[in-house]
Amino acid sequence: MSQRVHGIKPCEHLVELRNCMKRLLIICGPSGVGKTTIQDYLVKNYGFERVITHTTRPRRPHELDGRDYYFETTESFFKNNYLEHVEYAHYLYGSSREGLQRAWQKCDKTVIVLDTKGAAAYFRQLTVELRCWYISVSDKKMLASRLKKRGADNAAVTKRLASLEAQRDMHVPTELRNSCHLIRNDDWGKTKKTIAEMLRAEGWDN
Ligand SMILES: Nc1nc2c(ncn2[C@@H]2O[C@H](COP(=O)(O)OP(=O)(O)O)[C@@H](O)[C@H]2O)c(=O)[nH]1
Ligand SMILES: Nc1ncnc2c1ncn2[C@@H]1O[C@H](COP(=O)(O)OP(=O)(O)O)[C@@H](O)[C@H]1O
Repeated sequence: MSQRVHGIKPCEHLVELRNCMKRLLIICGPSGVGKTTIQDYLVKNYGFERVITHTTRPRRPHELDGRDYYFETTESFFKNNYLEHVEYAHYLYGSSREGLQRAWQKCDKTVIVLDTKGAAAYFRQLTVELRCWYISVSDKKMLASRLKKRGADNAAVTKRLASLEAQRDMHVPTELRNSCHLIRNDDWGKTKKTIAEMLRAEGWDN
């Protein structure tokens, strides 16, 4: 039976974010490793709902406001109610409680892309069914070539991969070592098989 806390139904308040057994899969890893590609694949093929986060980073040509991110100004960014927010490569990123609720209202199986600092904050704060996948590639050179393929120029790629946060996220931080499953995304065909196996093992495949 669902419990009410001070007349608030579970799933309507922060209390809900701590207590109700909604499912959330966190995807993290370095820039260009394939986090967004995997997220999109889970949405299309496994019925996950994407949690849309907020950023002050400029929109890329293929991105849409409200689908890929909520694109914010520095002023509008701070009007949201964040579970956590970070600075990454000189821009702000944050996941709002409203964004999580919106996703959970549509589906109890959700997926979010975060940096490793944000992922660690989720493990400290949420007691929902939480899983984390850390995505890597066996050769770091693949990251630069994938970012170029995504449309960034050489200077932008070098700058992005040199940022403190990008360098930090090249490795799984100690805090997440026991909480994350590792997925190597060198070969998309193999990654799809690994995803299928991991979701089946968790009972998250339907
Ligand atoms: N902590 C946190 N990280 C986020 C959030 N939204 C996106 N990120 C992370 O911010 C980093 C930069 O994202 P983005 O600008 O889309 O660059 P990309 O990694 O090159 O695709 C990535 O590691 C994302 O996972 C958020 O709400 N909170
Ligand atoms: N296994 C893979 N093999 C080759 N290219 C890939 C693979 N996975 C993703 N990509 C490509 O790499 C680029 C970066 O992927 P993306 O999902 O945007 O990375 P991230 O969100 O981690 O920054 C995209 O052009 C994407 O199509």
